[in-house]
Amino acid sequence: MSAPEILVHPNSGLLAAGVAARLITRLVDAQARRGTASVVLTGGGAGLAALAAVADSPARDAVDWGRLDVWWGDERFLPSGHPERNETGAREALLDRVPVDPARVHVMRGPDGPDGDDADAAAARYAAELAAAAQGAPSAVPAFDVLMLGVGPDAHIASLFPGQPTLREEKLTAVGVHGSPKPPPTRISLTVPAIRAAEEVWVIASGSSKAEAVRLGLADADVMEAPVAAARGLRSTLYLLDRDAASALPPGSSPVSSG
Ligand SMILES: O=C1O[C@H](COP(=O)(O)O)[C@@H](O)[C@H](O)[C@H]1O
Repeated sequence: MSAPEILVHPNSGLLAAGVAARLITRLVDAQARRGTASVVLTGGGAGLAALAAVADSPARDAVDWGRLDVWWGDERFLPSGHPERNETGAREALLDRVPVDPARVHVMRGPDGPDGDDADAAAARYAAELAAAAQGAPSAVPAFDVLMLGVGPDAHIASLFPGQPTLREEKLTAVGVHGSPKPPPTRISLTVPAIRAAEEVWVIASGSSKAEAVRLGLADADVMEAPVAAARGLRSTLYLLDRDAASALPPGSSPVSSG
């Protein structure tokens, strides 16, 4: 697992622009090397702002959007088109504005999907889709080029919340989440092993309400108390922050500042 690197941007707008530029570059590099690329999206304010910044960037046309696989780290278990679904936010911010291949946009289905209101079955369906794309990889998930994560003030990532048993899941790659402390109570989430199978994991945080969660993640806190501490990529782990989110870094941190 990689040790986190910390990049601090002057404000939330420049954080979004910086993440967008980095994402475009990463996807273009992957496509140049392999012909294809994959990204795992997050919900939340900073993640969606970054997607909107990608859509607004003239450099977005450097990405071959038809050769990109899009996945999600978590989804709120709500019907398609619901404004609170992470999918809806990502479509509005980016996916409806670029020529993605609909067959390569891998959504976590909601209660209007084939499994009805059985979130565990919908999660199992997603795990099967991941396994099919993994082409025999032992992790049973594809080697995602970039996996983006927001973080909550309570230090949750994806839909893995402090104290919940889903954090201890070692075999499954996607799980149903029940009793989420943040609405809606039912969700689907990638698990820690699935997250940690990504080449690069990016924790994106903006605002002072996230500073303590960022501190815990970087201080290697107990994952049951601070799920963000589990966010590590195989090759690289980036904490992409604005100044407010970086206002309580642990002693000894070596942030790189832009702007
Ligand atoms: O519920 C969720 O929250 C987090 C963070 O959201 P934010 O608005 O506090 O930035 C997000 O990462 C996650 O994907 C989402 O489902």
